[in-house]
Amino acid sequence: MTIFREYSKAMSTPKKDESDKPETLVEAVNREAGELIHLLRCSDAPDEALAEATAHMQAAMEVLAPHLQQGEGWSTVSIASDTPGLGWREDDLTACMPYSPISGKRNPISPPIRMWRDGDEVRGEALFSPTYAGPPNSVHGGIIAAVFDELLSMANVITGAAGFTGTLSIRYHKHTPLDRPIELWAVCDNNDGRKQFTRGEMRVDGEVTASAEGLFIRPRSKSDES
Ligand SMILES: CC(C)(COP(=O)(O)OP(=O)(O)OC[C@H]1O[C@@H](n2cnc3c(N)ncnc32)[C@H](O)[C@@H]1OP(=O)(O)O)[C@@H](O)C(=O)NCCC(=O)NCCSC(=O)Cc1ccccc1
Repeated sequence: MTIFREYSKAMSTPKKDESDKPETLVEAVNREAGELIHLLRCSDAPDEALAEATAHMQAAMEVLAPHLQQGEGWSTVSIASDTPGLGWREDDLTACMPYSPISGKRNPISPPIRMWRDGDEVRGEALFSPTYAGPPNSVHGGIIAAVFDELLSMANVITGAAGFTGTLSIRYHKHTPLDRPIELWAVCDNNDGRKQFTRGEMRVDGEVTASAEGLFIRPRSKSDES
């Protein structure tokens, strides 16, 4: 049982894609790498253990290095540009951005996060290990902002109002705790031409710990010029 699987089990809502979509090998190895990050961050290993771990990591790097993709293409975007239909799943919105540093199952630095569509809203859940710590026992404020950027963007995507983040304002109401399921929620507010105003919340046991308001700008299209 891996730590990330334990984290997944600790989440309060059922994993939306567990029943019909088995984990792929690439997702599994990224989850294991996430666990490695957790072990490096939190274990007080002696030098002997660190040296042994370094040798194993170097061996893994040698295996992977010949397959490195660089430059433009799927390796430089977070969306599933290499997947038919862009991996779109309303019950698992993270599937369309598998390389995202925030929610991507093919990115070892992302924490376990789920997001799904609920009508015109996005709901989700996250669990942050001490890898993402800021103040004592709490999630780092920058990580919270990053998760909101992704969450609010998803609310835009499901309503067809995707755009670039223009401004993002976070209110930190209380410390957002580590190692506890964090409820995610986001919804689009008003739309003004190319400007989309969107907001969201993080809650723990129903209590808001952080909220966000964002202004997202849709790129100019031909119809905007006419
Ligand atoms: C595209 C734009 C945001 C706007 O440029 P243009 O198209 O040339 O805009 P234009 O000048 O024509 O103004 C139109 C109207 O909008 C207003 N307005 C404009 N800007 C701002 C502003 N900042 N703040 C407030 N308002 C602004 C402006 O006053 C005007 O208003 P008006 O009509 O007079 O009332 C450009 O500055 C840019 O690319 N910035 C970098 C964005 C970036 O890198 N973001 C982070 C990465 S994305 C991400 O992370 C999300 C994600 C997550 C997960 C997965 C995927 C995505």
